[in-house]
Amino acid sequence: MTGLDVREVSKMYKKKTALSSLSFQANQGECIVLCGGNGAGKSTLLSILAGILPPTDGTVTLHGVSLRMNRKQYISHIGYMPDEFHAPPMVTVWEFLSFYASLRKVTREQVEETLHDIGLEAQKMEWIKHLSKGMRQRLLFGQALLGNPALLLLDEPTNGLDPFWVDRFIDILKQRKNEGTIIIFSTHMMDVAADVGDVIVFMKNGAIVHRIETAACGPKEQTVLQLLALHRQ
Ligand SMILES: Nc1ncnc2c1ncn2[C@@H]1O[C@H](COP(=O)(O)OP(=O)(O)OP(=O)(O)O)[C@@H](O)[C@H]1O
Repeated sequence: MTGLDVREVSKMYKKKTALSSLSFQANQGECIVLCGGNGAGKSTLLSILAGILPPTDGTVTLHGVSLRMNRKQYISHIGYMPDEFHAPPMVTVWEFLSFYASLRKVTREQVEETLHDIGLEAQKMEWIKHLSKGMRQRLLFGQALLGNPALLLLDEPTNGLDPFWVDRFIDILKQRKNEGTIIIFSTHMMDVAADVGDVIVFMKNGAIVHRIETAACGPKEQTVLQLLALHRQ
């Protein structure tokens, strides 16, 4: 059953076309990775799917719920990790997660579990401004995971993560896939894309120019080579 249905979505910023009539579907438990050079349209697409940016045209539905017709219900099923951190700095890790937990009716136990998953238990009472860049990324990731959303949208989630946390990130995404979560994330790390992605879409000038099914690619190294070749085109 198709969980996410994106149909002919376009986005214009004044006269500039950022996305042009983009369509794709994702099933439950499927991970789609967005690749492509700077300015290809990845963040724009993720912001639209998160319900933050209105599309100029097109429709998005998640498990039959329309983003346009029923935005509130639609976004209640979304976990979104933006590419920039906008949290006020004089807020602790615990306060930050608790705020999102209250919006999503997540229990204190689940917040504790998330803190464990992102390895920030020791920093629980730290101000966000005292965290390293990688720790702030992990906190943003944890915020998106809260409440087991049906659709996880992550904008360059591995930026600033050390190799240990890149591996942990991959493990957590694989676990969420097994639980049926639809995952869409952007990355410039081709090995991460090849490791977690079921489908890798390669974007250029706001359009999908290639679609790779990793299961049909053979070993992961082959997928990585294919993606690197696309970047050079
Ligand atoms: N607020 C905005 N106003 C005008 N143009 C914008 C705006 N945001 C993005 N754009 C343009 O839309 C296009 C797509 O940008 P987007 O940020 O979605 O690309 P991206 O693939 O995420 O890039 P990157 O890999 O650098 O993060 C670019 O040409 C960009 O200049």
